[in-house]
Amino acid sequence: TQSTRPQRILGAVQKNATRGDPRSVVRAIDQYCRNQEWAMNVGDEKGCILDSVVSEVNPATVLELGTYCGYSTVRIASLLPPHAKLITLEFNPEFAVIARQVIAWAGLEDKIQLVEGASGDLIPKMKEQFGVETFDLVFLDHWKDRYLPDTKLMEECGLLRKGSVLLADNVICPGTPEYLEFVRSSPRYESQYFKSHLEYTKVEDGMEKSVFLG
Ligand SMILES: O=C(NC/C=C/[C@H]1O[C@@H](n2ccc(=O)cc2)[C@H](O)[C@@H]1O)c1cc([N+](=O)[O-])cc(O)c1O
Ligand SMILES: [Mg+2]
Repeated sequence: TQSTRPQRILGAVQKNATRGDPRSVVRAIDQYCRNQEWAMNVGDEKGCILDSVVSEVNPATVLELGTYCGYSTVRIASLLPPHAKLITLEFNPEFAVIARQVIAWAGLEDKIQLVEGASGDLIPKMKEQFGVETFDLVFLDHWKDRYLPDTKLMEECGLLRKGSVLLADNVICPGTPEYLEFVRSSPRYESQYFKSHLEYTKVEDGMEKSVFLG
């Protein structure tokens, strides 16, 4: 039977990456998606922007919205300090099955908790079910029409504190116009645009970093 793209990405990791070496997992996925078949990972170019924001924030708690195959999950977790935790939300069970294996290959199971379900349902349960107070960093890379409602929901649920950083992928392509308008015009956020390109292409895209001012 025909394999799926996430299955082929996992195959590339198992074939080309070293177990327990997160950066080799990241490299293997980038090489596969650049040379064999495109996939919606944040990728190597925007990945460097992600790396610099993660390193600057040095977060103890991270929320990722949209795991997909676990590329950015592994990329972020590989930079976290020893006791830091990353919670990643994935809606599609088939993607979750692949992501868990990619995360395991990288040897990052202890830093990462992958939770299956819809962000709108899971965000209100973060405190009670996952023992989270607030998130130091949130990486938004799920359905683009969910960026704004989920940001408002995180505020309402008290999951953001003064200084929490939101980093959003794809604010140009595919685009998140309502989210961008909100964070750029709201007095409660200090926003900054990082111009880049859509993963593995020359198409313009960018990431928006927004600091919650409390
Ligand atoms: O559409 C894009 N991303 C949507 C991602 C969605 C992911 O988030 C999960 N989710 C998790 C929790 C939820 O509540 C909902 C979905 C979905 O199950 C999927 O794994 C996209 C598209 C392009 N593109 O060039 O077309 C480029 C990109 O970088 C992109 O990120
Ligand atoms: Mg994306």
